[in-house]
Parts: sequence; structure tokens; C-alpha cells
Amino acid sequence: MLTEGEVDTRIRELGEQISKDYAGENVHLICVLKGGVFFMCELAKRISVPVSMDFLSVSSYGSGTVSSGAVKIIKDLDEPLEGKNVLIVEDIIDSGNTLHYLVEILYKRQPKNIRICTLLDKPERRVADVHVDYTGFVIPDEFVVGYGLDYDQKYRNLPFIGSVVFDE
Ligand SMILES: O=P(O)(O)OC[C@H]1O[C@H](OP(=O)(O)OP(=O)(O)O)[C@H](O)[C@@H]1O
Ligand code: HPA
Repeated sequence: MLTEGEVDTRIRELGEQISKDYAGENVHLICVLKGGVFFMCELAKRISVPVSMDFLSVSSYGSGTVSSGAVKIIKDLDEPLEGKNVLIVEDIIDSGNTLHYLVEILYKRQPKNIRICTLLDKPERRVADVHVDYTGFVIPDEFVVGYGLDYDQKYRNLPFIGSVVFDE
């Protein structure tokens, strides 16, 4: 769907935009594991203001067989967020549930502000209202892999974004 070159170019552009928007400030990048890790590393290299980084991992809450859409933190951040310019870095926003609940949880830690940067956005699948500040690419409703995105834990390491064709 997107070549390595297209992804690299877009990440450079995002890095430039973020560097301008945070000029004179620090930015605290939060990686949502595991998918966000490839994108965050590449993005961080393209940001010219001082960067710090932290990592968390979330899982969906299920209620019986029906998921509530809420998430819980299963690996928390190492550092407090108080007073920081927080930029959450994700590989994809799909239903929006992960980011909706994550922002709600992290705002309680009194950061100076929270913004969101996602490499990919599938707006057709959105159910939760989330404001995304920086988007790499808006994509159609297809299952994608690569650049951190997995299918059954595989293909995260592909240096491009591929669309999976499932057999009927
Ligand atoms: O907008 P949503 O519908 O909530 O979907 C987006 C989330 O789903 C994927 O994570 P996943 O739970 O597959 O974990 P992973 O990053 O470890 O692959 C992706 O990395 C986002 O975190
Ligand atoms: O298209 C996708 N691919 C992999 N993981 C995902 N998580 C949400 N959407 C996707």
C-alpha cells in the first residue's frame, strides 16, 4: 500500500512539522507498544527539539464476549507526565478506542498538554471520538501490516505498509 520511500518521506515531513510546532520546548514522546515502536524511533530521529521517550502497553477490557472498548494499562510509563508536552505516538488509529481511553487516563496525570501522532488513520472504522493532531496517511478499510503493524504477531518488521489479502 505504501512504499518504504513514501513512509520515510512522510515521517520526515511530520518531524519537521512537530519541530516547528514545539519550537523552544521539549517534547515527551509516548510509544504505545508494540506497534508504535518502529514509527516512534524513525519519527524521533526527525525531530529537532529536545526529545524524551517513554513506553506503555495497553490491552482491551472485555466484558464477557463483548468488549467495552475501554483499555487498561498493562505496562505503565516509567516517568510522571506532570507539566510535560506529551505526544502519543501510534502506528494506527482504527476504532479509536485505544487512543480515546488512553488520553482519558493520561490527562489525569496533569501533563501540560497531550497531542496524538499516528502513522496511519482508518477513519471508516472509527467509533470513538478522538482528535488526531498529526496523521501520516489516511488509508482505506483494509487490514495492513508492516512498520510495526502485525498479523498474528508477524510482519511488524516489514519496512513498508502492505495490505493483507485474505483467501475467501
Ligand atoms: O483504534 P483501535 O481500534 O483501538 O486500534 C488501534 C490499536 O490496535 C493496534 O494495537 P494492538 O492491540 O493490535 O497491539 P500491538 O500494537 O501490540 O499490535 C494498534 O497498534 C493500536 O494500538
Ligand atoms: O489494519 C491493521 N493491521 C494490524 N493491526 C491493526 N490494529 C488495528 N488495525 C490494524
